[in-house]
Amino acid sequence: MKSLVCLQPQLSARAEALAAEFALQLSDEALLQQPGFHLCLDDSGLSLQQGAARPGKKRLQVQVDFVSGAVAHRRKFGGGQGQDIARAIGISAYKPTVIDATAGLGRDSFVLASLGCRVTAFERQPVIAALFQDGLERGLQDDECHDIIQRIELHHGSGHDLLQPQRFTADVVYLDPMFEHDEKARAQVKKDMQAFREVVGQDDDADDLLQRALACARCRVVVKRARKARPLADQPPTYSLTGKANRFDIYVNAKVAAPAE
Ligand SMILES: C[S@@+](CC[C@H](N)C(=O)[O-])C[C@H]1O[C@@H](n2cnc3c(N)ncnc32)[C@H](O)[C@@H]1O
Repeated sequence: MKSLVCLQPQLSARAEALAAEFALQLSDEALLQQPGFHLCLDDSGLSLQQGAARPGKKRLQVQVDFVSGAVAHRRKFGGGQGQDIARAIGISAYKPTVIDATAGLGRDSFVLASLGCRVTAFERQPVIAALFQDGLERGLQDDECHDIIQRIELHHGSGHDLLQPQRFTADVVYLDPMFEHDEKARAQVKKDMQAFREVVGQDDDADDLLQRALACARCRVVVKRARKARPLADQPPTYSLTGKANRFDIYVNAKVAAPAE
């Protein structure tokens, strides 16, 4: 699924630019009669929409919204530096630089940037990267989000290629590959997550990221896992932080602190 439907003719130049940047194929509205999820552009931005929706039924839409979505709520009420992800990354008065090598729709990147970290984000799936990029561009127009979003730099590409110390290093490399999901778990996830899963599939090659991440991280690699999942690459972490839903496995290279002058 790499098609983009432009729903408003006045946005055709923007649609062409997105198609060129993320190697998407421009399609006409007839595509929306087909089942599955399709990328659509209208004046609210870019979204993933469910095709072949029943008449009178609202189409399911997935859009990146840093300004008023769930992630915006989390920015205001999410617990700041006390939340597990912040403790796992090692955020304190010193704000580590982070490579988010499996960025998805950028929720974790945004949380880390809102806590003061500079984030270099990699996303390889073109539809997901386009949604993230579009959310960043809309968020930049918002006064409250502007400075946070300026701390995020998105690269469309694979961590397997980009995680090379000659190209990118940071204090922390963060990995959050798709959890290995079974059919029972699939039935329990929210509809927007189902759409995301349908587009992304499983990240079966995630084990290969760990050594690459360790080579690019000055201080640590943090891996988000399902609570009871095996550690990535079956490599035991230095320690873990286990929360209600997830676990953060931390592989320590060095203490997180400002580099010596
Ligand atoms: C579980 S999601 C990440 C969710 C993300 N942490 C967030 O907060 O929105 C996993 C994402 O990692 C991406 N991914 C997996 N392996 C990757 C790789 N080697 N390079 C870049 N992206 C990758 C997938 O395409 C998917 O979008």
